[in-house]
Amino acid sequence: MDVEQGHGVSELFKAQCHLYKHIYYFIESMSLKCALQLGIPDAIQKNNRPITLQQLVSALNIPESKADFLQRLMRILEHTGFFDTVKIHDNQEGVEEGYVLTPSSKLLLKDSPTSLSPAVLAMLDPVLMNPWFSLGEWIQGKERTPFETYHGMSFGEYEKRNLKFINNLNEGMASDSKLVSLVVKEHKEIFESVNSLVDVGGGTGTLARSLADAYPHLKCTVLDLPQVVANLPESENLKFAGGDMFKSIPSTDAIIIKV
Ligand SMILES: C[S@@+](CC[C@H](N)C(=O)[O-])C[C@H]1O[C@@H](n2cnc3c(N)ncnc32)[C@H](O)[C@@H]1O
Repeated sequence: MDVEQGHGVSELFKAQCHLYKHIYYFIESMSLKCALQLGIPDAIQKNNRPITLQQLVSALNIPESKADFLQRLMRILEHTGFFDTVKIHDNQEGVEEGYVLTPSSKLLLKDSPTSLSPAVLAMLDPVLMNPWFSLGEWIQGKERTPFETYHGMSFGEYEKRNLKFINNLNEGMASDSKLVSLVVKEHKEIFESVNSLVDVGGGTGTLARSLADAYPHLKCTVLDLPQVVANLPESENLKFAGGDMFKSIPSTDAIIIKV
């Protein structure tokens, strides 16, 4: 049956679902951020066994009147693979279920050495999210980045003026780099024939430091904005260079750019 412009009903609804899915994608990221702000992964971990909704409500000090909303939040997070539910026991009122962590939410535990929680919070910070609302304006305008269009200044300038932001961002990027370091260290062949490398925009040097430790022959330099690399501890084969990557990059065998 043709509804409009040759589309059948089922095709029309499929297209509508596709469209709506993309309208509401942000709910998944925002729910993830909310889970971290509330400390849900750590509360589940601390419970040592599947945690019921009621237990979660009290562990997080959430008003009873918001219990239903917490349940809805958990449903979204379960759907997106951050938590799972398991049956705890059957009683007269029915089956009681408890929430458990999944491999993805284990990466969000605050004290884990592989925690990516700072990266999630940094990337979903309004300072970085808001420029996305200026994408169209940026494409039509003259600024170099959407960040500049929205904030009225370059990323580097913003970083200079907002120490809290820069610290959170550095912490977030460092948490991500710790994970990458684990992988890179297992593939020694990548760096065997390289004597020097520059990590361009390397932040506070988490990745470069771990490479420098793993490969003593490798001379590592971290190039980042002067305010980011000021006063960071160097070692025999790890140096920091303050500068602008768009102006010059120290000469080297290899370059890493990890965003
Ligand atoms: C997304 S972070 C990535 C940090 C690091 N590579 C990591 O993965 O952990 C981008 C980095 O680029 C740096 N940066 C931004 N503009 C730069 C420029 N013009 N020259 C050098 N570094 C710059 C920022 O200070 C920040 O540390």
